[in-house]
Amino acid sequence: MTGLFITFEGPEGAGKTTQVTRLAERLGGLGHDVVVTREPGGTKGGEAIRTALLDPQADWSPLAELLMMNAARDVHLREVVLPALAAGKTVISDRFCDSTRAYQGGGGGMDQDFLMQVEKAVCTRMPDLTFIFDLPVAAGLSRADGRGARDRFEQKGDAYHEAVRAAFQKIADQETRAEQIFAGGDIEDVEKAVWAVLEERLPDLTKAAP
Ligand SMILES: Nc1ncnc2c1ncn2[C@@H]1O[C@H](COP(=O)(O)OP(=O)(O)OP(=O)(O)O)[C@@H](O)[C@H]1O
Ligand SMILES: Cc1cn([C@H]2C[C@H](O)[C@@H](COP(=O)(O)O)O2)c(=O)[nH]c1=O
Repeated sequence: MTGLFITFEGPEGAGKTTQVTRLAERLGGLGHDVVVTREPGGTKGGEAIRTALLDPQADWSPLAELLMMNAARDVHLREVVLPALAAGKTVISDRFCDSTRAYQGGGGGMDQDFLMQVEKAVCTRMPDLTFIFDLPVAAGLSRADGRGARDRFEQKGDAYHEAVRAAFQKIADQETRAEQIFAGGDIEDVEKAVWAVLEERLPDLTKAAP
């Protein structure tokens, strides 16, 4: 039986990586076979693309970002996500196709029809469940700042980040696979909110693996 595909999405510093790690540990403790991965990244080539894209000295256009994100995604799907799902594993990805809609579409202003055509070609397996974290831009950036120097995306202006946040909120409203999570609370409260959604949407996953 094919495995479940869960993605975490949202603006900078929302706490996605923290919750991906916690969820994977909890599911692993229940005996589920979990693969944690991320975008851009997850493969050797994808990680190289990530380094280039996040480099604060680089000057990629929104079109270049769209093409590079999707080149990384294509190999990520073929080499990591699809084989793991075919083997019945649960795949948790820290960002996926919705980030392209939000960053290159919302923030970068790329044409929606073109963006969706590319998504249709590349995102051949959409997630079963997507957590969309939401919190005010300033709060997220302040958390991200606590980790160190800003990367190329984090360095963009407030208007860009507000547009990204609004685009994620729109996805949460439009997509039945998506659940918006208030990410402004403490780490334990966010973890509880994520687990509650899982209990409602994918109850088998919250029980011990057979
Ligand atoms: N609920 C929370 N409350 C306060 N701090 C948090 C919370 N969740 C995570 N953090 C801290 O905020 C910082 C960013 O968290 P994390 O890396 O998980 O976010 P992220 O959404 O993956 O960020 P990005 O998309 O920018 O990589 C980390 O230092 C983390 O320890
Ligand atoms: C998948 C994807 C990502 N991005 C941006 C969003 C972030 O700023 C970085 C990834 O780093 P993080 O540690 O996960 O925050 O890349 C994007 O613009 N478009 C995408 O499709």
